Amino acid sequence: MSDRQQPPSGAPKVGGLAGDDIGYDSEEWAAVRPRRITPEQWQQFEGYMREIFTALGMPVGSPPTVDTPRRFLRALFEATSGYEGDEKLVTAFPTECRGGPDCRISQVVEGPIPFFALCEHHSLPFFGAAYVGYVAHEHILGLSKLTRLLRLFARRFSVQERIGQQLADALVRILEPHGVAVHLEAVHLCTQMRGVREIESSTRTTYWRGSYETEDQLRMEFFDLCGPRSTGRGRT
Ligand SMILES: Nc1nc2c(ncn2[C@@H]2O[C@H](COP(=O)(O)OP(=O)(O)OP(=O)(O)O)[C@@H](O)[C@H]2O)c(=O)[nH]1
Ligand SMILES: [Zn+2]
Repeated sequence: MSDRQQPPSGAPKVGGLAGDDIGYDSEEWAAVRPRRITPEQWQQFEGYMREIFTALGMPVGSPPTVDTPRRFLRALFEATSGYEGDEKLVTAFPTECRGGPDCRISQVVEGPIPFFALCEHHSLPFFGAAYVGYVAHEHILGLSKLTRLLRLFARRFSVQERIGQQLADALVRILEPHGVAVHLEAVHLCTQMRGVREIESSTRTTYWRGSYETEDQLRMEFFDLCGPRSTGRGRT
């Protein structure tokens, strides 16, 4: 990763992290959209975190906590590795479709695919599972790429709605399929461990593109195949 700035010793190795963590282990992937954080900034940020944790009551400096500011920043950096990488590196395979209405194959449904994200309002985790379906046209996707794409969008500061939308739209761009369906089920710590402290409910969001928007049968088949009837809890 020649052109990438490395954080100081305590921070994660940027070059390895982004690619490995999202699932693209090539340098090409990791170099696509590196975050520019200088060693001086990392030192500065650790100082800020030390101050904040101390003000909140943590006895920073005791043996177990002396490295907590650094650990916290590393964890945050790792959890937001989706800012690095690019959907353009996801390649599709051609099908044998020759075009026309008879080329349609049945839908592909993958899930539950676990994900973890940080809510952009509180920077607290929300997590659960995604179900992804598509009806291919001239291209299909390697199954693992659905997981990699989901992680690309989930490992950011986001909201559940945006992750589903980004995933659906990326699949439309990459595959130009007949249709795409994305269903996410997640629980949000910002509503569970603070605020309303609502621990029983989960949040479910669904996106339809193309033929799923118009064909009831396809939507029913999607839900039958993925069976997203419980919360994301216990699946991650
Ligand atoms: N739509 C949506 N809302 C979210 C998501 N994650 C968190 N939120 C909500 O974002 C809102 C932020 O509202 P604010 O009133 O600005 O923040 P707050 O004072 O901390 O709100 P409370 O959580 O109600 O205490 C809250 O209602 C959160 O529950 C998400 O993924 N999607
Ligand atoms: Zn929140």
